[in-house]
Amino acid sequence: MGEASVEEMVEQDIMALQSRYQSLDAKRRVALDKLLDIKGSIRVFSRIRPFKSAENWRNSLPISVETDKIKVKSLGSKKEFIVDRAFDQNSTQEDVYKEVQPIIKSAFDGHNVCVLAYGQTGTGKTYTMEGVRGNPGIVLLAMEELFREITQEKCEKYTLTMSMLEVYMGSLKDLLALKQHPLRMDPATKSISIMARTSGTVEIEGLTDAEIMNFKQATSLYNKGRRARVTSSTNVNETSSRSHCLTRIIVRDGEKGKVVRKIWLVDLGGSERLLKTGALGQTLDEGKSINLSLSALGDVIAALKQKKHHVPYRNSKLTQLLSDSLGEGSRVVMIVHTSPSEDDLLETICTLTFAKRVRSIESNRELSEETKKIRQKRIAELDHITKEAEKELQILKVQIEKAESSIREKNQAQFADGSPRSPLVLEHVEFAEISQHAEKIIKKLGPNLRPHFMAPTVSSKQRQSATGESIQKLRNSKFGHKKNLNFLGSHSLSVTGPFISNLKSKSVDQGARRGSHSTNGPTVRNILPQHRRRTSIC
Ligand SMILES: Nc1ncnc2c1ncn2[C@@H]1O[C@H](COP(=O)(O)OP(=O)(O)OP(=O)(O)O)[C@@H](O)[C@H]1O
Repeated sequence: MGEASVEEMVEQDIMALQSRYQSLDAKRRVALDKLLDIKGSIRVFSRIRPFKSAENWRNSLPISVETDKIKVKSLGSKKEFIVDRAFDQNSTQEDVYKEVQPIIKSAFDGHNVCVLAYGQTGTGKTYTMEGVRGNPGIVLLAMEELFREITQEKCEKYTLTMSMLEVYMGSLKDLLALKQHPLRMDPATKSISIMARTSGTVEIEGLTDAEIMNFKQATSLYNKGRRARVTSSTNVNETSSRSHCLTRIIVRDGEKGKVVRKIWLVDLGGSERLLKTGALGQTLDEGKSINLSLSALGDVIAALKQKKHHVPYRNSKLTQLLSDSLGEGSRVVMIVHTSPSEDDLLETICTLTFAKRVRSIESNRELSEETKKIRQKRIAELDHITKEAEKELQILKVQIEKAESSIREKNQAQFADGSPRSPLVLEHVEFAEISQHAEKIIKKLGPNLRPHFMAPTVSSKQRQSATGESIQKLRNSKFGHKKNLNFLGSHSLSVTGPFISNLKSKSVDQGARRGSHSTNGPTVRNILPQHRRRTSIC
């Protein structure tokens, strides 16, 4: 076999593996999309915070939590509220994020995302969204996830920008433009306006939209916004819960600069009943303003759920801001927070009644037992498919990364045994096998989930069969049976990066002269069986 043809074959392997990776990823995305569709595009979770040390707690709690149910005992009667997922007092930030994670990820599949923390003051909204030192909340975990997706999935073409704003008594404050001085505010914060386009998209004019290049930078910007929120609350309002705090991340397509998707992470103002708090003056006005906007939010979500023709977005600044991220094609999750204390029972019932209204139409309760079972089965299937695909993608990715460095090393090293064989030949065999292995997984995940554009073309089929034949040819002519094949280190290949161009510029001879590759010896490790073991679902 000529050296040029080995180069060609390895290039074909690269393309095949790349296509397998993309195909598998596309399947994962389709499965995830279906999963979220079945679960519902507007979902409601509940979280009950632990007792505070100053609170009265007794052995028999007035509230009990099951996976998707909260039972409240009040004045001798029992009320039951169904949610999509209920988190009890022992739930961790990770438990909550795990349920929110697929929704955040769906931004890369073309969905606008909105995560809202709702509840009475002091029930843990800020804890869930911001977190505390050493125990980050949804905002930071989501940002970490987005950067991980961008780097891992090699979608460098995406860029992220971030904005933070506060809605206080119907006015908007740009938290990233506020000066870090307790008594002064940047004049820029005074001229923010919401522009609703006829296309249905919303633009916020005058709002800082800062590019974030990495997680560290995003964290520092987020902390700046948080500090500004505290600053503005000492200036203007008594406590932060008297306002809504919104963090927006925009995912843009870096090549065309066009907006891809928006992610809104919202810490809503406390939902107190004003009579109970005995509020007066400015506090009363703040409370009224928050309650009006929360009720407007409830109306919007209810209208969307009931698929009403008119959705009353214009009734509050909050719903205007979120209008392109709550409706069709968006993924929304509302996390309602409650206190475990008996003293807060009436507030808790109000909060859960709000949650019930938000869930309304799509609630499990309206489904027959049989439909519920079918739905649960399909959810479990799709969940399994998504997880399998994620696992396999991870394996492919590891192989790809290892191969990238392995190839670079081999091209630079000398052959220790003076063998004239090119390391590329060995790589070709393994790459093609990995590629074929990935195809098996794609088939296993089912043809129904393959998007139309992923169907094999005539040339891809030819390439695939040529790859199979060439493996056999190489086994027979160069190395005999596969069990004799041993590799130094791990082998696979890069779907991007400098390798393709390196291949074109370097001759195989050069690589062979400088490369060192032993097919025997005590340090030798055979990666193929190991790879199979880890992917035994095939
Ligand atoms: N799940 C939890 N685990 C541990 N501590 C929690 C949890 N939820 C809330 N807390 C603690 O309870 C207190 C009140 O929580 P937090 O400030 O998040 O409430 P909030 O609903 O945001 O209040 P506000 O509306 O006033 O902003 C904080 O000290 C917080 O650390």
